[in-house]
Amino acid sequence: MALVELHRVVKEFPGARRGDPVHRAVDGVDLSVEQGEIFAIIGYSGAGKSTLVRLVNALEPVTSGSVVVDGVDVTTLSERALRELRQGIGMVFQQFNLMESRTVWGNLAFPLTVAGVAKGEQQKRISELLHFVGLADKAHAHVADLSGGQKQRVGIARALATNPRLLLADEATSALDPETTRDVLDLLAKVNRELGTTILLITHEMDAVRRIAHRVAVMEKGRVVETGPVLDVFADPQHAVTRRFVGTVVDDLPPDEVLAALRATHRGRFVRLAFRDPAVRQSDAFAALLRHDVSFELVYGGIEEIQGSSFGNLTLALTGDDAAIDAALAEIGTTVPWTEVAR
Ligand SMILES: Nc1ncnc2c1ncn2[C@@H]1O[C@H](COP(=O)(O)OP(=O)(O)OP(=O)(O)O)[C@@H](O)[C@H]1O
Repeated sequence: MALVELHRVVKEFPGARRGDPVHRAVDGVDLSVEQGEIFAIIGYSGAGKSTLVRLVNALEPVTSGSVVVDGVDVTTLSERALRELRQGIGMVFQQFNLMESRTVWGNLAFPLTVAGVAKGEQQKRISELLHFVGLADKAHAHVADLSGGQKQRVGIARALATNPRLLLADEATSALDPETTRDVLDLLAKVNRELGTTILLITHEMDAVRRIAHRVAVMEKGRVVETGPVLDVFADPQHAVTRRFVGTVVDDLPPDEVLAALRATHRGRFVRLAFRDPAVRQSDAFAALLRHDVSFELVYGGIEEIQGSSFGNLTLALTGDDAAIDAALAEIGTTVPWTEVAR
């Protein structure tokens, strides 16, 4: 069942000066986030990701279209109903947005007090939360004395304080170093796995997507240009922007100029084999080439493991009798998709 459903959502902002044209930050987005999944939205700066998040928790009104969260169209709610809705949505921010001069405890007590949770109950909840995020020994530390990673753990604990069904993580790891980023992503995956919280992960880092997301939508200029299960998008990105993002993580496709340079130094027909099915072995493809007396050289490629499945592209230079190459490729093609990139 969908927890968040966006239908033809448009958000326009007025131009900076009077007479300037309106700016369409979100341009007709359809999106559906299923209960229990980690859904990533990736895009470059200015693509409209943060605006989209602000529409989901109704911090901004839509220009047109509908935003349905947990069965309720948020575009029609009163201020009071909106406050209730937001209690069911946790937010995690890039810059943590914590009260720096207060203790960790104080930061976690705040949303509980706002939600009307009694003092005794607060104690129990805060202690649970701190254990969950691995900061049980930091309850009385001042936030200002914590590292970035620890601050983000507090941010996540605070977002979880009132047991939200939906967590919006807007560039939650963008201010962190790579190692801390991995720890925080692991924590978000644990939140999803152990608490069943649905997570909408906004990011410009494809590595974050590949590590924890189940599905991904790629945004460019206010539009969703591609969406699908993470493995499918990595294995076969359709849109140029998606290919650029995938290329930041998986370097298995030679850019055109590299391909041209390889062409100049290698003989033969260039064929790219796409390994997408973990059950298919590379050695079977190589054995087929050898059986047909086709020589091959690996000129570019890489096999990556993503969420337990291996995939990647290998570009080979094949030399030998043309008919033999065709016969070998016909055999290989029954299990491994291939394309001839140059001959
Ligand atoms: N309140 C606003 N008034 C006018 N324009 C805005 C406003 N908020 C966002 N925009 C514009 O909308 C576009 C999308 O911005 P948004 O912040 O949603 O992008 P983003 O993908 O989240 O990028 P970033 O990661 O840089 O925040 C940008 O061109 C931005 O300048």
